[in-house]
Amino acid sequence: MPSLYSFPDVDSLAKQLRKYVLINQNTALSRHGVFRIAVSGGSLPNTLAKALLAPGDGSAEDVAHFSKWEIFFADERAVPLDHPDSNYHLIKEELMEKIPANLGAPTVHPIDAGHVLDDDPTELADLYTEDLKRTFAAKDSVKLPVFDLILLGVGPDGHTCSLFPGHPQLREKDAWVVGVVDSPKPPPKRISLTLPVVTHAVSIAFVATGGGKKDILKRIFDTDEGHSLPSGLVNVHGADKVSWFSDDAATEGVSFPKRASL
Ligand SMILES: O=C1O[C@H](COP(=O)(O)O)[C@@H](O)[C@H](O)[C@H]1O
Repeated sequence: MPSLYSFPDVDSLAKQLRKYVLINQNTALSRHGVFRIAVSGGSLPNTLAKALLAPGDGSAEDVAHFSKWEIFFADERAVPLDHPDSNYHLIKEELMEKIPANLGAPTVHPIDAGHVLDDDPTELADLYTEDLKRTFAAKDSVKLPVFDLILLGVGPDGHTCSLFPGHPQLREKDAWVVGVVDSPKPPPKRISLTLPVVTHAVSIAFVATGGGKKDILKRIFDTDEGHSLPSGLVNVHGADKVSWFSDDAATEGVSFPKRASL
């Protein structure tokens, strides 16, 4: 069962999100010396920056070792990397450019800028798969990449990454990354990690804040129909590995049991 955390406001959420991300970082670094994370766009980069750019408590556990981070994108829009719609552009502006030099710089894996204007995003998706394979699949036998942490958002229709309700990409079983040509939310062309990749991660966290997320959270957590929405499917298949970081405005009226701290 996923954990649904609800905090009074975004500032208190950011403190707990920091703790959660750094616990995952520390576990990954002690296991394999690198922290491989996939991030989303939308409202997430702003909240993530609030969490990670805050001063630490001075303990050894509370330090972001950015030079050991490899940042990938859970989904990306097929636009130039300096376009305001680009998730890369967003995370660069919100977080990367503001990391103090003494914390080091992460290695970031953007999409291939040479293919963002292709009519068909399939090549863009395949090139991103190749990048993932270079990172994760030292052996051909590796069937799926194992991210240490995937950070997700949720749209008002229940989409997550660029996996939209009723779209065939949601049923993808083999590919790691898929192209999307008809996103109902602009821009229409995108790439996205697939559900098997997302739910194979060590830890998966959604960040959903504000009253605008209230109705979709109720659907996802309190209705059977919500389990078949993209974000509901992450809950079903990711189960205990999934945590939701929400504020009270987003969880108002949700009956599913809520937790107040990690
Ligand atoms: O289009 C997208 O939307 C989702 C949700 O965004 P939010 O602004 O409602 O948080 C986001 O997670 C995804 O990365 C993005 O491409």
